[in-house]
Amino acid sequence: MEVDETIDFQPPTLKDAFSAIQTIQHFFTFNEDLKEDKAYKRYIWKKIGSADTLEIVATRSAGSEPSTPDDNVNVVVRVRPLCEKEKKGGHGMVLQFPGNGQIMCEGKAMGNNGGPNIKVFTYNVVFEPGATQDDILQYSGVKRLIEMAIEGFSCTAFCYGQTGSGKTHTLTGPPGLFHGKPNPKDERHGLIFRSFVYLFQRLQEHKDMHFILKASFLEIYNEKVIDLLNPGSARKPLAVRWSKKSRGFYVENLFTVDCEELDDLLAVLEEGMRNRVVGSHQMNDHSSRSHTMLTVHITSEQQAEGGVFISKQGKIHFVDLAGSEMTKKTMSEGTTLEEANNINKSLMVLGYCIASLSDNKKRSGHIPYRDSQLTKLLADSLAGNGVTLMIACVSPAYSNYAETLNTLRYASRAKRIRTKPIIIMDPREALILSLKRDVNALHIENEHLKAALNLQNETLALRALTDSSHDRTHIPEAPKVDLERLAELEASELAELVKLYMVENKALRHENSDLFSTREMILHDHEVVCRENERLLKKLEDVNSVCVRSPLISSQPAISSTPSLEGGSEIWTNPNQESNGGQKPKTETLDGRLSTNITNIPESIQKEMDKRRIGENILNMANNFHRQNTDRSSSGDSTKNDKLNGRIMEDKRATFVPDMLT
Ligand SMILES: Nc1ncnc2c1ncn2[C@@H]1O[C@H](COP(=O)(O)OP(=O)(O)OP(=O)(O)O)[C@@H](O)[C@H]1O
Repeated sequence: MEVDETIDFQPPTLKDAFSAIQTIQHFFTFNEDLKEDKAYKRYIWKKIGSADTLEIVATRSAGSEPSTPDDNVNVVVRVRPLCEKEKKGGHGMVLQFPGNGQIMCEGKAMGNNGGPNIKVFTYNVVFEPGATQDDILQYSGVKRLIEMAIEGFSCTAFCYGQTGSGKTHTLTGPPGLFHGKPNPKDERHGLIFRSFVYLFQRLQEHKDMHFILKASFLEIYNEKVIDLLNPGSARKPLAVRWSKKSRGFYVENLFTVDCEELDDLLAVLEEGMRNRVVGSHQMNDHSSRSHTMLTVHITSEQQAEGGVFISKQGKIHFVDLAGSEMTKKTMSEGTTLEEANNINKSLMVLGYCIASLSDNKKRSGHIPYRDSQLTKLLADSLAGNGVTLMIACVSPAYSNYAETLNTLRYASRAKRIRTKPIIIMDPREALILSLKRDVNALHIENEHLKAALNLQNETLALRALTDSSHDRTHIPEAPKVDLERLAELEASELAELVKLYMVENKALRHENSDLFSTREMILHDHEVVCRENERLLKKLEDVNSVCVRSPLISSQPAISSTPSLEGGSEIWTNPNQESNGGQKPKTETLDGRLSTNITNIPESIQKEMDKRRIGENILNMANNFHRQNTDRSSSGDSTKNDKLNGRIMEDKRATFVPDMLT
């Protein structure tokens, strides 16, 4: 473990030991990634017990709140070591590290209650002064951010803090690293360099995917956006515009460079670092006078379900903010003062945005993104669909107490911000995929309905309908797409393809709804026929029972099976006749009744004929009865009761006969 010379090295105390043990426990209890990091475990266990170990171990303390899927803005704090100037000036440490991601900030002045003025803050991770550049890559969460960018998310890692607190050191390394050809093996390389190496390692693991990388690098200097890859001699500023399509701000005409290899990305970093504005003041000899934003756009293409190629557009921004300055302390004047004012102004707007976004009540209100170029470009990272890592850089010196406290407060606020990360996909391809899924589902549903209709219906009408539904010539089929070619298709061809899928989709939906209504209609008809059958059977039974009981029915049953037809059953008989006469009743067939099946008269017509015949018989019976009654009354044999009977019979006839004929 490399210990920087500037570290204010203290002999380990009991508190340090306790803190270290807590830290180790915490690592192994909460952080699954670290739990699996065998090399780190080995390192800790190898080191533990030695005199200098506890200090070193305590340089990394994982937060007491392990990050959850809701933590879209992860906040870590990096405390730089006291610099030579501060050590010479006898500046003491204002910060202490109790472990568990906590930082204690103790002011010189007494607190309100007269006791020591101690403030305690908790973050996801606190990097203490001995943390190395590699520690930041391993434990800040930036690796996860890179993986998410590969998956298609929009990610941001930004450094925030006062001037001279170590932001540029954390992101790109110490000054001068990019003068001349940088050595890739240099331990001092910052997070961006290390992230690029890690990014390429991960890309090589995704053998089934194809990636296209592009990079851009800009700076915001005095509220002007300058392209660091193509600044031009005049350093002409670029416009920041609002895109209705992506619902976000973008820089118009920003130069993007295709990066096929790691070296291409590193070249972008070097070029930008050489072109950015650096100045000097009392607190930093190499002070960044602008905010910089290096963006790597990662387009991935992968074969998805249904054979379609899906591309996702992830990106990762590395943002190095210029540090806030107390101009009295930095003794800035002239251009440096103007720069400081612009830096402070934009950081103040960023502060407002962070404060509003972290406040539940203000979050849904107006957020002043438009008040500075910086907040316009960070809007998506802070409140949109991105995942963000904030590295708050602080100085441990007493002389910077106020600024350090301020940064820690900002960092705590930022931790409360919630974003809604989404994967960014090409909308046309997403549409094609969803339409393909729809068409497949509709095809299946369609086949299912057709099968159901075929099973249920044997009538001619249904058969005709089913046959017509088999005729798919009226459904326009979208052409089979050569999947290999999909990525190469022109926008217009893709649009045409989408249109064809939509037409097929619509036709299938239409056919489906036709099939549904046909099925409904058939079910309804079936129900009506069943009900009619039941009604007729009931009527038949009524008639049967009336005929059986009636003394007026002539000797012969109206309907019986003919001896010639085997299996024919008697529909009714007249038991009275049988018992009275003792003779076997003469059987008679109803004309056409039993021959129906022989001559193939349609069943419905046969039924109608039967009904009428039965009705006629009953009408005859009723007329006979009426005649007999009239004869009896005309022969003076009638009584009151007979009259009444007659009336009843008349009534019965009046109601009974027409009903039978319906
Ligand atoms: N963790 C660290 N270890 C060793 N040296 C550091 C560390 N952090 C910062 N420094 C040194 O402190 C000095 C100031 O750091 P740096 O320039 O990164 O600050 P800054 O926050 O980017 O400042 P500004 O906002 O003015 O650009 C540099 O010389 C840098 O090398």
